[in-house]
Amino acid sequence: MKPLLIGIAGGSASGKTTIAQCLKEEFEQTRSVVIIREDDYYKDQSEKTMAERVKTNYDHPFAFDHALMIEQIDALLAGQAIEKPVYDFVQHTRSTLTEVVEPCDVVVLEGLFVLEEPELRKRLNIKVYVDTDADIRFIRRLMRDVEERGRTLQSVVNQYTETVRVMHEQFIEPSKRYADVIIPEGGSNVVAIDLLKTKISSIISPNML
Ligand SMILES: Nc1ncnc2c1ncn2[C@@H]1O[C@H](COP(=O)(O)OP(=O)(O)O)[C@@H](O)[C@H]1O
Ligand SMILES: Nc1ccn([C@@H]2O[C@H](COP(=O)(O)O)[C@@H](O)[C@H]2O)c(=O)n1
Repeated sequence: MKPLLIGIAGGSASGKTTIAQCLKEEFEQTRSVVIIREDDYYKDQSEKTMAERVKTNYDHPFAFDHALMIEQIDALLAGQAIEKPVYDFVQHTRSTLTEVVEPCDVVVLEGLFVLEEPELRKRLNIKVYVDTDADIRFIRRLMRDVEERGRTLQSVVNQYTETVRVMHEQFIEPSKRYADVIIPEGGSNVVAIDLLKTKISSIISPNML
């Protein structure tokens, strides 16, 4: 049977990773769910200096290697393992590491453009948009980027006002219209996450429902 492909889009720090992780953990014992993060397909910038890397607009679709992402998703859908890139947010480029991902019953794609990019969208069986207010997203991003992504408070504020906010309005927010399911507030929406878990259960063990 072809794997079920679930796409989770939404603004930066809306809760996409948190929801995808919740789904994966629920089915950990059966290893039925694998997560593919669009962030891992940011273009390699190892040839650029750090000063040049910092200037990249990371919220524009051109920042991503969507061709490689689509090629690897098609491989997973065809039942083949992939060796995917791993992104290093501190260095603003691909890590030297890669990760082997085995095919699974359910593939969860999460990232800014998974509903906006037509070639990704048309492959999705279930399209989810995580709809979290901008002020909450900004606060979450500020805390996360300082703690985990090696950023300063001032750099997060500058990036948010110069690119993140405007690109969100241009590309991400309009992609909500493609969603089958809209989840307000992200990871704290237990009811919505339970509905997705039930759907996944019905796919991987249809006789148990
Ligand atoms: N419901 C929530 N309440 C509080 N913090 C949250 C919630 N959901 C996510 N976070 C935190 O916000 C940050 C961004 O969440 P994440 O799931 O990584 O968002 P995204 O993948 O959309 O960028 C993380 O540090 C995460 O722990
Ligand atoms: N070198 C980079 C690459 C990306 N970003 C930001 O990450 C955001 C996307 O990831 P989320 O987990 O927040 O969805 C995106 O908004 C980019 O601005 C970065 O800061 N540095």
